[in-house]
Amino acid sequence: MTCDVRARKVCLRYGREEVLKNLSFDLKPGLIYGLIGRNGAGKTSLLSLLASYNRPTAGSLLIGGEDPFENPRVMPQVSFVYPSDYSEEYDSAAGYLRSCHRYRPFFDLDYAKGLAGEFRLPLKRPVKSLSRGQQSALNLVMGLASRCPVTIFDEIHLALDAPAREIFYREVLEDRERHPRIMVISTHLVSEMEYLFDHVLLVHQGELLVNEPLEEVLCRGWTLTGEAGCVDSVSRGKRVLAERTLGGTKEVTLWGALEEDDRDRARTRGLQVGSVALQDLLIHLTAGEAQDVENR
Ligand SMILES: Nc1ncnc2c1ncn2[C@@H]1O[C@H](COP(=O)(O)OP(=O)(O)OP(=O)(O)O)[C@@H](O)[C@H]1O
Repeated sequence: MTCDVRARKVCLRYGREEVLKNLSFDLKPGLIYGLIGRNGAGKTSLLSLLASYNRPTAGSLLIGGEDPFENPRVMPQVSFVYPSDYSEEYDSAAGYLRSCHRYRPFFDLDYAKGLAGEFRLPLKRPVKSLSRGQQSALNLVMGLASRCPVTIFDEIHLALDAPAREIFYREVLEDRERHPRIMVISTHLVSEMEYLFDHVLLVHQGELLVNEPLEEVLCRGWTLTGEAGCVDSVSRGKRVLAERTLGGTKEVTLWGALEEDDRDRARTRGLQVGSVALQDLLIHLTAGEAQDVENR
């Protein structure tokens, strides 16, 4: 089956709290999706729907054209790795990978062993006795080697040291080339991981604020710096995400297409046009009054 994902007006409620509100998006095979948002935004809740841990309370979510919930055809196509509690896992890391191989249809055990070597995982030791970072690396190995058409990593890299994260990033890109599939990576390490993403999904307070290719997101955020009056005149009517003033100089961060006309006007007024990193856009787009979840 072709495992594209189609979500339309998806909502999820936990009791009285609506944590996902009318989310619509598509996920296409071969692309890497960066799922970003602040703490409590709804990222894991969204991923739990893709992984069939939950079912939307409204709207429709289809994987390969089918409802994934408790669907034996779809569930093996999805791998969801997240920080797990291994305190009761007495099996060795090698044994654990062998069980993954037995139960997961696309699992590549040789690739898993090679990766485990790269992460310097002590495969003979019980999983419960591995360090937190080693357990994270084991999760990454499982996710990558699962070769599932929909592979989801939920903040799995958190306890990893920098060299191990580099291995993960390299493997995500290389293995996507070898085995094109949907990869969804939820992360707070936005600056570090931005270059991996083809497409960005930004969730804020249960809503999808951004659903665009990375290049387009980055083009929509720009800064204008220079004499305050000139900055105000060029930015008038545009959405200003942030501003700061130092003496007579002002910098504004804007959200919206940068037209050729804007560039000309900035140039003639001696203003500098700059780019904005994805992490800064996340900060600005999600700034504002914190809302009590009960009042969302
Ligand atoms: N099982 C649950 N029962 C009730 N509320 C829940 C449950 N799981 C999550 N929530 C609430 O749903 C909202 C979204 O949580 P979620 O874990 O999806 O956020 P997140 O974006 O993954 O956050 P973080 O970046 O902190 O991991 C939060 O307000 C959280 O308190």
